Amino acid sequence: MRTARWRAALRTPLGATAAAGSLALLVLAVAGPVLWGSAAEETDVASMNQPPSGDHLFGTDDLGRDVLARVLVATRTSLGLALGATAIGIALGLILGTLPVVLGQRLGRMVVALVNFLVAFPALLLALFFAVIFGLDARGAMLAIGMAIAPSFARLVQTLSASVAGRDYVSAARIAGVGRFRLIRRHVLPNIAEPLVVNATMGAGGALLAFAGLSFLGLGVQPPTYDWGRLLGEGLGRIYVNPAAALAPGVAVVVAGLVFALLGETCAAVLGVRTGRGPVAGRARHAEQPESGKEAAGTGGDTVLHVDNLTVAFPAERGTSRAVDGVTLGVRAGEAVGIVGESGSGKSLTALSAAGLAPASATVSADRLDVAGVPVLASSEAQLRDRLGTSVAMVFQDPTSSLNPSMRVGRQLGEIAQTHDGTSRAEGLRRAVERLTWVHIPDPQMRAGQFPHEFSGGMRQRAMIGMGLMGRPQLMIADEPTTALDVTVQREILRLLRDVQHDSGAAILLISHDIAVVSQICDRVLVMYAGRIVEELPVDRLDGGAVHPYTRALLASVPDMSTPQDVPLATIAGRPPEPSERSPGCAFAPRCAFADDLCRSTDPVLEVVGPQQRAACWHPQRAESVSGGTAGEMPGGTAGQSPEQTPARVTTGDDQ
Ligand SMILES: Nc1ncnc2c1ncn2[C@@H]1O[C@H](COP(=O)(O)OP(=O)(O)OP(=O)(O)O)[C@@H](O)[C@H]1O
Repeated sequence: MRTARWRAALRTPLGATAAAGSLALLVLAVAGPVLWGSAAEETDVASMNQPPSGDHLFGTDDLGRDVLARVLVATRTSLGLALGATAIGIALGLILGTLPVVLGQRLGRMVVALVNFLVAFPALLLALFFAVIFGLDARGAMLAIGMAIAPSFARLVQTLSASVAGRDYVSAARIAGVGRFRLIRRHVLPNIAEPLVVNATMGAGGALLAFAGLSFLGLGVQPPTYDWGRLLGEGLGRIYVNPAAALAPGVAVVVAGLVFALLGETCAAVLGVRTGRGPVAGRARHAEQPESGKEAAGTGGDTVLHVDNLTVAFPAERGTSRAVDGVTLGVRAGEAVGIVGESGSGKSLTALSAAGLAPASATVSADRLDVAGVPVLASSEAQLRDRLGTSVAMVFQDPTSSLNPSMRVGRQLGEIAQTHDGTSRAEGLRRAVERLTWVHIPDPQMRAGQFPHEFSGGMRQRAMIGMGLMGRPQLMIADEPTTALDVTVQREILRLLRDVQHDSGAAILLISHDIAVVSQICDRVLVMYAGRIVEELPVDRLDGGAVHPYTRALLASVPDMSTPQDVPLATIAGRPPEPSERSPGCAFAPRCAFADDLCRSTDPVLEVVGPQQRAACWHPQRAESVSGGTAGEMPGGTAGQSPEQTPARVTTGDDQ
C-alpha cells in the first residue's frame, strides 16, 4: 500500500522532479570524480581565467582548470559533507529530544530549557561558533553544522514526543512495564518518524547551504580539497573577469538545495497521506502471564483496589484546585464496580491515579492507595512497572488511539510476554494469538499480523482486552470502553468484559458517564460529582433505591422502552463546577431542587443510608417519599423529589 503511494507520488510533477534530481545528484556524486577528476585538476597556464568557450563551458580558473569539471567533481564532497552534518544534527537532536522522556521530570526540564536556549541562537551563528571550536577544516565544519542544526531538530522531537507520550498506547505500554528506552524506541519514535524524516530531508538542503557558506568564508573545506562553497568564493574573486566561474557553483548549490526541498515535499505528501488515512488503534493493558487467571483473582487478598481519601490536585491561579477530593473506595477480587458521573467529575483521574498514571502536573495524595497489594504512592516508577504490569490491565476509551499504530497487533500483545516473562518473540506471538482467540477475534493468526488500522473499532477494543489478558490481571480498569463504539458493538464489548470477569476472575472498574452501561455489568455503582463520591449503592438498588438527587437525576435522564416519545428527555440543568470554582457546601446544591441553606453552607459527608449504600446528601430522597411515577423521576421531568419538599421542579432540558 505504501509502495503504491510512492509510485503515485512519483508520477506527479513534483515527485518526478524530486526523483530525477536526486538520481542526477547521486550519479554525479558517484561518477563525477571518476569522469571529470583529471580535467578538474589539469592546469593550463596558457588559458587562465578564460571566459566561457567551446572548450570550457563555464570558463577556467586562475590556474586554467575547467570550472565546470570542478563543479561537477565537487558534488561528492559537497553532498557528502552536507549529509554528514545532517546525520550528526539528527543524531544529536534525537538524543536531546528524547532525553526528557528518559530522564524524568526535573532533569528533563533542564534539557528542555537548554534546547530552548540554543534554539534562540541563529543556526549560522552557532555554526560559526562551533566551527572556530572544532577547527577550520571540513571535519570541523561538519561537526559545527551538525551541532548547529541539532537544537531545532531536538525541539521538533520534543514537541512530537510530548504529543505522542500522552497517547493511550504509551500509557498502556508504561503500565505494561515497558522500560523507558524501549518505550522510546518502539512506541514513541516509530510514531513520530514521518515528520522527522520530512524535516531531516529538508534540513539536508539547509546544511548544504550552511556548508557552502562556511567554505565561502574560508572556514570549511580547505585547499587542495574543494566544494561548491569554496569554488563560489574563488569565482567571486574573479567575477568581473569571468562571472560564469561564480555562477556555476552558485547554481549547483541552489539546484541541489531545491532537490532536497522537493524530496522533502514528496516525502511529506506520501507520508502525510498515510498518516491521514486514519485509523490506528487503541487500548491498553497490562499484566503478564497466560493462563486462566482464576487463581490470580484469588490471590492478593480480598481487596484488589483500596483507595482511602484520594486527592488529586492541579496548580491553579491561586494555589491548587482539587479535581478529585477525598475519594474513598474499594474493589474486591472478582467484583465489578462502576464509576459514573458527568464529564469532569473526576472519574478518569481516580482510575488513572490508581494505576499510577496520573498526569505529571497532578499532585496525588491519599491515606492509602493500594492496587493488587502494591502501594502506588510509595512505589517508584520502575517498581510500578514491574509489579502493576503483571496485575492491572487498562482499556481506554478511544480504540483508535490506544494501540501503537506502527506495530502489528500480535507484536504489541507479544511484547508484554517478552517484557514480563522473558519469553521469546515467537512464544510471545503464540500467546498473543491465543488471547486474540479468547476475545473472539476471527482468524486470530492472520489478525495478529495486521496493523491496528486494519481492525474495526470493536475489534481494536477486543484486542485491547486481549492485551489485558496477556498477563494475569487482578484488576481491569475500563475507562469509557464503549463510548466510541456503536450501540451493537457496545453491547458485545460489555458482554466480553463480563465474560472476562467471570472466566479470569479479574475485578473490573468500569468508568462511564452512562449509568445504563454501568448497570449492565457491574455489581456496585459509585456516583461521582465534582471530584467526590456522592452515592454508592448496589446495582440492583438503582431501580428505586437511589437516594441522592444527582443519582436520581442521572437515572431519570436514561430513556427506556416506556419513555414517551412526545415528552422531552429529562436533563440536569446547569453544569458541574470546575475544580477551581467550587464553593463551600454541597457542590450539587446550585442544581438541586431540594437544596437549602444547610446544603449551601456545609458539605455533607458520605454516610450509610441503607444496606451497602452510602450517600452524601442532607436530604436523601427515599423511594417511598416520592410520589407520582418511578423512583428515578422528578416532577417536571427530573430526578426524585418528594411532594413535601417542593419547589416542584429542579431540572429539565426545557428549563434551561
Ligand atoms: N492534566 C490536567 N490538568 C489540569 N486539570 C485537569 C487535568 N486533567 C483533568 N483535570 C481536571 O480534572 C477534572 C476531572 O477530570 P477527569 O478526566 O477525571 O474527569 P472525568 O469525570 O473522567 O470526565 P471525562 O469523562 O470528560 O473524562 C477536569 O474537569 C479538569 O478540570
